[in-house]
Amino acid sequence: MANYRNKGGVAVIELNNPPVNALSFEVRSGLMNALKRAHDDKDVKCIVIHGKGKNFSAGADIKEFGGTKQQKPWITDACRLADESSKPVVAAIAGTALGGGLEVALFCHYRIGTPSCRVGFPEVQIGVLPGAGGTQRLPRLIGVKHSIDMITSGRHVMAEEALKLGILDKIVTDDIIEEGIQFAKSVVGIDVGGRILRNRKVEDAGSKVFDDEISRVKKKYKGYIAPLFCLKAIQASMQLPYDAGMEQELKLFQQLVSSGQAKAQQYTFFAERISARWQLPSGANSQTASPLPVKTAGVIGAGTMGAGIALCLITSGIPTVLVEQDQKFLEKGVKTVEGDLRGSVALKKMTAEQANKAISVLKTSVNLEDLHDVDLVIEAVYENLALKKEIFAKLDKICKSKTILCTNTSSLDIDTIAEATKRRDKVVGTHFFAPAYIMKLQENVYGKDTSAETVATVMALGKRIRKVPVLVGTCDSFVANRMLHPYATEALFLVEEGASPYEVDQALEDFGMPMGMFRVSDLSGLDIGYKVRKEAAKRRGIELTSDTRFVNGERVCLLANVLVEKGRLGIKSGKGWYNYGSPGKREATPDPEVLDTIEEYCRKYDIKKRKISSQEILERMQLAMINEGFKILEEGIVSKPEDIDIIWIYGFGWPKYMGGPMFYANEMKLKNVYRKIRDFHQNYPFSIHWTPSKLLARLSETDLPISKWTSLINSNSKL
Ligand SMILES: CCCCCCC/C=C/C(=O)SCCNC(=O)CCNC(=O)[C@H](O)C(C)(C)COP(=O)(O)OP(=O)(O)OC[C@H]1O[C@@H](n2cnc3c(N)ncnc32)[C@H](O)[C@@H]1OP(=O)(O)O
Repeated sequence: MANYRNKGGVAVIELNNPPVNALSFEVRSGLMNALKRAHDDKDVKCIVIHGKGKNFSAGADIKEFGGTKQQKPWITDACRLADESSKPVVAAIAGTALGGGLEVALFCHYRIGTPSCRVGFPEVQIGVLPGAGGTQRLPRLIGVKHSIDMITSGRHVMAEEALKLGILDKIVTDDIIEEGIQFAKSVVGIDVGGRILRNRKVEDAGSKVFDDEISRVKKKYKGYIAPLFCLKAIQASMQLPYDAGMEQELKLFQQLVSSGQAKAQQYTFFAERISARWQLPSGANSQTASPLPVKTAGVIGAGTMGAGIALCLITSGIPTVLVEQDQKFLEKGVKTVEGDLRGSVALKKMTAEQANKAISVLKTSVNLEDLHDVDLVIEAVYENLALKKEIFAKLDKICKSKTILCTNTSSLDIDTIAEATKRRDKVVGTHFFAPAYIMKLQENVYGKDTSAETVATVMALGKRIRKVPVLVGTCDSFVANRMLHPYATEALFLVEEGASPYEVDQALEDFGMPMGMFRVSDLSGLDIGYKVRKEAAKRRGIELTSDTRFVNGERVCLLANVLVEKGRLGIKSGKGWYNYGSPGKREATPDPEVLDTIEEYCRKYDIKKRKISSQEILERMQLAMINEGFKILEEGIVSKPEDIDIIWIYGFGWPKYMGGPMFYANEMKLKNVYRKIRDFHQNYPFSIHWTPSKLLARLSETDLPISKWTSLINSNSKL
């Protein structure tokens, strides 16, 4: 709703829908009534609109987009009276004025803001466009070029920049409502005509600007349709009179809002927030547990992962000690950190001053004893259980009793590592993804004794270092890599059966994955997978050779081992599944030698090849991984499907416009997913990953949407 009061001739209208004053039906109706009242009240000389609490408004209520039609009054109906008012209307902005919130402000004649306020049009990130005049009014205020930047990126613009652009008229430092009232009084009597945006003309930026922008946007936001629709709407502001432009904007908005992409992107917005609310089997949760302060940290291992993690910590202002056993490796790690900082400065992602500040809080050491006083340590050494246990036993003796000990293991058992210490409650997994400085996911893994306080601390740390932390339970390879396993295995089987690695990658990239499976393997290094496979087999008492095709009755494909044995280690050696010309180069070209190797392999084992469609490639890789996702849910390794989707979006770049694999399964309808998995199970009986999940079987009998799966899991533990 919206509150109204008359303060000495100033109508003060408060948007009231905490915590972010989303413009729900009640708020829009309240705002419209309040503006009418202010218009009719002869005592009122000017009007101030502000938000209750910390924010002006986060825009339209996204939950209302799920329905068929947005109920009237729309934002434009509510605000028309502000536009047409002869009494000056001032938007007094604190916190955020985003989307529809900024559109309300653009209907006002003046905008003032606090120094920390932010404005923006983030609609594009939830698959729509500013549909309440934003694409028509912003170009009339700040011009076409800046409007394209703001609307197609969705970025938040801070107060200082908003002032420079002309979105804000003034930055004020005292109480925002009082300042709003004073500002409004000061402009009473000044004709508002020149302030009404609908009356202004948009400068003709020419059509070439839009042609160039279409190419840029297609490249930068590959696969997303909303940025292209934003461009069309902005172009309409230039080509059409105001009212016709508004009609065009609404038409484009309505096409987008009913698209599958908008549905998926809005699901992702809420999934991220649902996933942040964690719960342990004990019942302790994000509401009840408090994090310990992390004032200083340590990282053990200055290899690619360790250096990347240290970089995340220092760029977030956390003084960090980076420890390596060998001075030479340590120096190499520091060079990596410095190089990445220089790269960020060159790309204008940070200033040279920020980079210097980050490096000034990095200390280095070759002595574990130097971690005696830090609040949290992240171990990032080679994936070897014995080595990790040895390090944790030492840390337990060296570090303060309150220090939290984290391991960056991607697969090893947290409980076994914790057993090496006398503080099992303070041992936890913090699994980062390569490159650690870039990839947003932080897969936090609790063991059976990990305390809620420890979990709260690593979840809070994740947010602080600008990651997306997701909590999962311990199991072999956790969630991300456990699901990746059947996905990657199917890719290899598809290659054995006749698809080329390049066809597999093309199908995945056309779907929207940033990179195909084989390009990712080359980037990570084929030798890494080789060693991990050998280690894992050794732990199970199995000897793997490149001739191994079945292990304990289960089909395996070790084609990648054949490539490693030929010296093809991936990008680092200049060739892997692809040819890169020389070591370290990124441009991947299909390599006939790889195709010959596959031919030879298939001849050796008498494997008949056939033509495989891109649809089959996608179905087999994705459904194998989705089936594993249901097993993970069934075992309680994660408590909700949203966790899995966020892991795939931020860990592996699953496109947000497809909403994550579990959402994708939901959209396919579970009965279809289950039927296909059962068919694959029949056709490929030697792959355990095709054994259908019991949870999936049960859910497929219901017609429950993804938002209701968790309630079924919780209400029915006997699956
Ligand atoms: C045919 C009719 C035409 C209609 C045209 C309409 C045109 C306008 C379109 C829009 O305005 S679309 C919305 C654009 N705005 C956004 O995308 C902003 C989304 N929100 C955020 O980015 C952040 O929430 C924030 C505002 C920066 C605040 O971040 P903070 O970290 O402080 O809090 P959160 O945990 O994110 O949010 C708190 C709480 O509020 C819920 N929420 C936030 N924004 C909205 C929203 N716009 N609609 C509905 N709900 C919203 C969020 O989910 C959290 O809820 P809980 O998780 O606590 O339940």
